[in-house]
Amino acid sequence: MPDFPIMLNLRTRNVIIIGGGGVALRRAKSLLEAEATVTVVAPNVTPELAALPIELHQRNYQCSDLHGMFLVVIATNDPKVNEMVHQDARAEDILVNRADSPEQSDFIVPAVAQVGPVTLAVSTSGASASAAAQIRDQLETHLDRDWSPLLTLASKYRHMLQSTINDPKARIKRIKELTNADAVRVFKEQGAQAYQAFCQSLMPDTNEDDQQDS
Ligand SMILES: C[C@@]1(CC(=O)O)c2cc3[nH]c(cc4nc(cc5[nH]c(cc(n2)[C@H]1CCC(=O)O)[C@@](C)(CC(=O)O)[C@@H]5CCC(=O)O)C(CC(=O)O)=C4CCC(=O)O)c(CCC(=O)O)c3CC(=O)O
Ligand SMILES: NC(=O)C1=CN([C@@H]2O[C@H](COP(=O)(O)OP(=O)(O)OC[C@H]3O[C@@H](n4cnc5c(N)ncnc54)[C@H](O)[C@@H]3O)[C@@H](O)[C@H]2O)C=CC1
Repeated sequence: MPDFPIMLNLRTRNVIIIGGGGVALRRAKSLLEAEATVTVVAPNVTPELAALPIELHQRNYQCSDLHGMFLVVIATNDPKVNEMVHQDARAEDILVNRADSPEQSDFIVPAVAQVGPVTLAVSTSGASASAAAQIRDQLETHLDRDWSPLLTLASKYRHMLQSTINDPKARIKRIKELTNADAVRVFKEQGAQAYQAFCQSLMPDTNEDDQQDS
């Protein structure tokens, strides 16, 4: 059965990482990028991790560490500790990511590439982490670089259409035109300015048909 892929908004959420090695460092960096409030608990912590803007408890895990947490990353090198933290987290209904066990995790951390507003995320369902990274690299290499600047512009016009065309059918038809094959062709062949003019021509006030649309 496949997992359910989601993009989690962790801004202002409390998350805790149990463990302070290489895996914990990777998780801390990406959690901080997502603007989560990050606590780390581990007796030994890499200097690079200790230097990050985290709340650090340099000691062994204790059950009370989980109070008030939305999510826990379990990344110690001791399977027994990992299991204990997991049981505690279950009892408190906290979302769990276990670095040593994709089968038991509530969610898997995929291999990620961020290209402007586009996120590529690849999971092999735990079959091979290094293969996930390879597939991510392949996809990133083939991603059309025009999407990033095009989407940054399109998003603005999409919001304008959302606030000006009331009829859902007409609105969605027009929104799709912002990023369809013709729109992409304008961006590619004539550049960002021509694309903006194209988007502008889809706005209700510059298009007479929209009297019926809205
Ligand atoms: C379940 C998961 C963890 C989770 O969900 O938290 C998991 C689990 C495990 N990884 C292991 C090993 C390695 N992991 C990496 C690297 C990465 N691992 C990542 C994700 C995930 N790894 C999740 C599944 C993703 C999926 O579904 O495909 C990446 C993509 C993202 C990230 O971690 O940041 C990141 C690439 C970063 C990048 O390049 O961007 C390397 C390569 C390296 O280190 O160079 C190796 C060694 C080579 C190999 O084994 O492939 C082991 C065995 C440990 C052992 O044998 O001792 C386990 C445990 C197990 O599989 O049982
Ligand atoms: N998801 C992934 O990409 C990978 C996952 N793994 C798995 O993740 C585990 C962690 O990997 P690394 O970060 O490389 O390990 P590491 O050996 O660098 O770090 C282990 C950390 O666990 C801490 N720790 C040990 N006992 C603890 C306790 N009672 N309470 C709190 N912290 C404790 C140690 O102080 C240390 O900071 C590995 O054992 C392996 O099972 C390993 C490689 C890649």
